[in-house]
Amino acid sequence: MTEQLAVAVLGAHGRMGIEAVKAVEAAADMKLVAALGRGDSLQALLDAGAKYVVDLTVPDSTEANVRFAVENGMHAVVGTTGWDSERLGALRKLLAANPAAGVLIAPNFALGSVLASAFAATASKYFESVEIVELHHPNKVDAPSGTAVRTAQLIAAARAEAGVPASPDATDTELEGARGCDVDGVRVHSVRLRGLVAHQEVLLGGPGEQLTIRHDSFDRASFMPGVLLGLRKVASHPGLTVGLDGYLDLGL
Ligand SMILES: NC(=O)C1=CN([C@@H]2O[C@H](COP(=O)(O)OP(=O)(O)OC[C@H]3O[C@@H](n4cnc5c(N)ncnc54)[C@H](OP(=O)(O)O)[C@@H]3O)[C@@H](O)[C@H]2O)C=CC1
Ligand SMILES: O=C(O)C1=N[C@H](C(=O)O)C[C@H](O)C1
Repeated sequence: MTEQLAVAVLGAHGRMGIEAVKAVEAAADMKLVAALGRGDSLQALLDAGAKYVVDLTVPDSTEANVRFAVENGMHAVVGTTGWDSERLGALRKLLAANPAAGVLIAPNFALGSVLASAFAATASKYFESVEIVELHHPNKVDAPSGTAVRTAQLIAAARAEAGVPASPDATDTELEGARGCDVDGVRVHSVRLRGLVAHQEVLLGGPGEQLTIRHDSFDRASFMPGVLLGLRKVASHPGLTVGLDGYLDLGL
């Protein structure tokens, strides 16, 4: 049998971390060597011999965690939000100095969500209007969701490449926030509602028709196949990969 991947989970006591610990423990090709929460020293990663780190913490912690992992020869699979272009730029520099390390920043690990974002980007080239509605549990601390930001960026890039103009919008007076926020020219609306987990709709409008591309995560188990896939692939993808689609063959 090939050697098991020595995996550590950061944020192990959080909603996602609890699921990730269970998923890694259940994977025959992986061994959970550390499960750290806030306040635990990252030195424990070295003491435990971790070679792979899964970061499911908070936007304020994730950057330092990934830096520690990369500087200490580990690969990192990151689901935490907050990786804006400035942070990604700094990470690229860090990886250039540590070329053997692989880092996956995955705004969403659910395979259906990754597919929905890719479909939406493709479809958006053929519709006049596009807006995103993301809907999450009310304990979520960031808005808009990382998934919505990523989807908007993919849509904006696809439309720019295809020469599609901005979505029409005659609004000239509004209460603050009524039209959501603007991510690369795409309007994103955030709903926080008890009972929800993670959901997103991309609304595409053309003359006399609408296409809605919706994805629902009803349970955090939906993210675990993507976490495990990321762990299995990250070492063979040195450098930075943004989006699980970087490890998939979507053929779009
Ligand atoms: N990519 C994906 O598919 C998904 C990504 N996410 C993202 O993952 C992140 C976590 O989400 P969720 O599990 O719901 O959030 P939680 O708040 O439930 O969990 C985060 C955990 O990380 C802990 N933590 C904070 N700082 C550190 C640190 N430095 N080291 C170790 N642990 C730390 C927190 O501790 P404390 O409570 O003490 O602060 C908490 O237990 C969010 O950014 C979320 O958006 C969520 C779902 C899917
Ligand atoms: O906080 C969450 O719950 C989620 N966060 C990620 C995001 O911000 O996109 C992924 C998923 O939507 C769940």
